[in-house]
Amino acid sequence: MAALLRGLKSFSLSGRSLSITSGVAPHRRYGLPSVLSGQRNSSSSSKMTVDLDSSTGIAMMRFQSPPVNSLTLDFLTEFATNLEKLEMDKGCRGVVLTSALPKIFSAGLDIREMYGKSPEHCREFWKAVQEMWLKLYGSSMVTVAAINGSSPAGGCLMALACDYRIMADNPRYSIGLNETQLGIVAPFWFKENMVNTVGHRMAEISLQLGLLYSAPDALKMGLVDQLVAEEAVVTTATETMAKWFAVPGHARQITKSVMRKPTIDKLLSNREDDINNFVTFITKDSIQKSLKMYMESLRKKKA
Ligand SMILES: CCCCC/C=C/C(=O)SCCNC(=O)CCNC(=O)[C@H](O)C(C)(C)COP(=O)(O)OP(=O)(O)OC[C@H]1O[C@@H](n2cnc3c(N)ncnc32)[C@H](O)[C@@H]1OP(=O)(O)O
Repeated sequence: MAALLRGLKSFSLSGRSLSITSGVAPHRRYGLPSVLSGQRNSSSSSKMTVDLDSSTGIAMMRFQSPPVNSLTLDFLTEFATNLEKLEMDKGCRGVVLTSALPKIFSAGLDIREMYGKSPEHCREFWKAVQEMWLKLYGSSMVTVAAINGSSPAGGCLMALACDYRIMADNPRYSIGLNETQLGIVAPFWFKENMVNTVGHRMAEISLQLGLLYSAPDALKMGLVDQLVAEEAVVTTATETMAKWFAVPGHARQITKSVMRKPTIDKLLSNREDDINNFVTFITKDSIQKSLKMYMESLRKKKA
């Protein structure tokens, strides 16, 4: 939201198009977090790579946090930092989110960050989840999720926060907000993002039952916008981006802001309550027990 508002402010001040094409040399390519140095990031602790092609203005963010790109505190912090840097980079007009791991986009929030942890840790973790979503849903850039694997819960939320979702046409990949299946409850902003995408009735059914949809079913209900062959997911995302860039930037950004502002504002004005609710809920003995059972069921599935 802050990003969208910044964009709107500079638009009204300058009275010019918000087009953020840069005067930088074409084909500039670099990784984060070393955006400013122009060096490709090779840190082994990095959870993702980010490459910005200056000739197109498209940044490619590839999640690479084995085994399942779960959203740990470190992952979320790195994600938010990277997105903020791209947001400030005038050479970047759009971001593609995808996975560098086979068969998985993201397994959602890392359950170990919510199990057996202190209330202080849970606070910090939830703030980072909020931050990830606020930055992504409120981004002034064009954001496309190239979903090349399964994407439950928080992974689905990340995709939902983008402007457009392209998924690999593989019925074995699933996506959805399955929180109730874990005995936990998706907060109101997860719910609203889902409602804003698929409509109230589908969202209610999906959320109450904690449904995960196969890629073809996700397309039918509008949870994703397009299915393509797995090997074409990323190229289709960049082609799609070009179509979105063809629309005057200021008009698209203002429209995005108008569509998303009510949901974003609701979280911004209830942020502290939302954190307190999460901490109270997640540290309950009964909820901790549910999380433990769920983790055991994941392990048993493998055995
Ligand atoms: C008020 C509270 C609101 C909270 C909102 C919560 C949002 C969330 O996002 S909660 C997390 C929900 N996520 C899930 O339900 C996904 C669970 N995982 C899976 O279904 C599968 O792992 C898979 C489909 C994502 C991948 O399947 P597969 O390729 O077969 O891999 P494994 O199941 O063998 O998993 C490998 C490894 O990773 C561990 N793991 C999987 N998901 C998570 C996770 N979300 N957090 C932490 N760890 C996870 C899994 O336990 C395996 O670990 P090891 O047994 O140690 O190898």
